[in-house]
Amino acid sequence: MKKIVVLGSTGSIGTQTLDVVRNNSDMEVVALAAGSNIKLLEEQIREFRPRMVCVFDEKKAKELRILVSDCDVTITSGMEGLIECSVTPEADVVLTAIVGMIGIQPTIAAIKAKKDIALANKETLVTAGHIIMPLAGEYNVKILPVDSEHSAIFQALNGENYNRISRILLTASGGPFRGMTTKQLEKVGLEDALKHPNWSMGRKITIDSATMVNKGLEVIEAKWLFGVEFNQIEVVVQPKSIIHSMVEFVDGGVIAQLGTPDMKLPIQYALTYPDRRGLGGERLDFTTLSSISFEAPDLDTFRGLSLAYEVGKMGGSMPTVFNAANERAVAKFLNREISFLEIYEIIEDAIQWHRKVDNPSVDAILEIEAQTYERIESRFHV
Ligand SMILES: NC(=O)C1=CN([C@@H]2O[C@H](COP(=O)(O)OP(=O)(O)OC[C@H]3O[C@@H](n4cnc5c(N)ncnc54)[C@H](OP(=O)(O)O)[C@@H]3O)[C@@H](O)[C@H]2O)C=CC1
Ligand SMILES: CC(=O)[C@@H](O)[C@H](O)COP(=O)(O)O
Ligand SMILES: [Mn+2]
Repeated sequence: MKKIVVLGSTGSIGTQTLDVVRNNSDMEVVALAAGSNIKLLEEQIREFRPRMVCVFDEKKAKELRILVSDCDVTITSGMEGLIECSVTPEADVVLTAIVGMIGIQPTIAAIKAKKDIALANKETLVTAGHIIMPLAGEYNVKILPVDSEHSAIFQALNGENYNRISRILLTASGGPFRGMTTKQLEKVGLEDALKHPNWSMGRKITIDSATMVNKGLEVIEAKWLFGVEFNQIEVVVQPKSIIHSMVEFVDGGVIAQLGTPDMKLPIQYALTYPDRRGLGGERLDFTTLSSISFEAPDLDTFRGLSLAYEVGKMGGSMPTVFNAANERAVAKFLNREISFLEIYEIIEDAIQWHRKVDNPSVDAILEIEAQTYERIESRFHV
């Protein structure tokens, strides 16, 4: 029996993970965590019978305790609760599908408790990759990618020597605004940005795809997961999201992973690795697929990607500032407080303002996150 903790169980990746568990009788959920959606958590508790559940919001946790008082489950809250779920003694693997760098501390706790990590929460690796990757090596735990591109790269590298990678070709859809100019982007609204051409995902990552910050975060994520340099990671726009990414090896051979845009495959692969299992859903039909097209990303218009390369190469605390500024800016855009292009302005201002700290500790990362938020708020309260 594979015993699983799902952090972010009420979200897009979390609910699809529970679908995978439903279809695999040898998988069992031992703990769940979410932010505040206690209605869905109650349903999940009654169906999956976890022994521990964390609701980050303390008030909602109290309400949930009453709702499920007839169930044999402990309800925790806050960061302490998240960490308690992550180290559940019987768990084999923690699937991290929380959104944002709030996932850092539970992921570190899980690694120290010798749990494998099925990692969807890319913000954790972007901000703390220099801590997480060596720690995983020290505790001999696997970091199994769930992000579709990184799962594709991981699949392409199966059985290969990572030292023989020439380039990683990270594919991007280009988002809903592909082909637009900066002038045209002045007029786009929240509803436009939430229409991803291929994937149905949570709101934050959907906006990140539209700015191409998502691809920038993924470049940094790939650097940590596969131990390559930034000049070995090339982003290629492939608008239909059929090729999920490719690896070019030193001999010029290229291995790609293809499939319909469905996150259940990377989720299930991370949970069954190194095995593969049957999975329902649509299959690619190469007889009707007339073409797969490619283009270069527009780095001047979609500055989220160029800024990520910049902060990634600078290293230290710079990716933390980039990520924290983006998290706050996207929250403001989702709240209709700023325009689409202001997301880039906020990130650029934070990067210019920050003085880089080398090799930041977890405490330093969290402190820099808070300082970045203060800097952003100061722009709005003059
Ligand atoms: N969706 C996708 O297809 C993909 C997502 N990812 C990555 O996976 C992660 C999750 O994305 P996605 O599922 O789309 O996001 P969603 O917004 O759909 O879900 C986020 C989940 O995190 C929970 N959450 C938010 N804040 C907290 C908190 N403070 N404590 C505990 N739980 C919290 C939410 O709970 P609640 O519902 O109660 O607010 C929800 O369960 C992100 O890092 C994203 O970049 C990567 C590749 C693909
Ligand atoms: C499903 C997934 O992994 C997302 O990260 C998706 O790839 C977003 O697509 P783009 O950022 O390429 O638009
Ligand atoms: Mn992705």
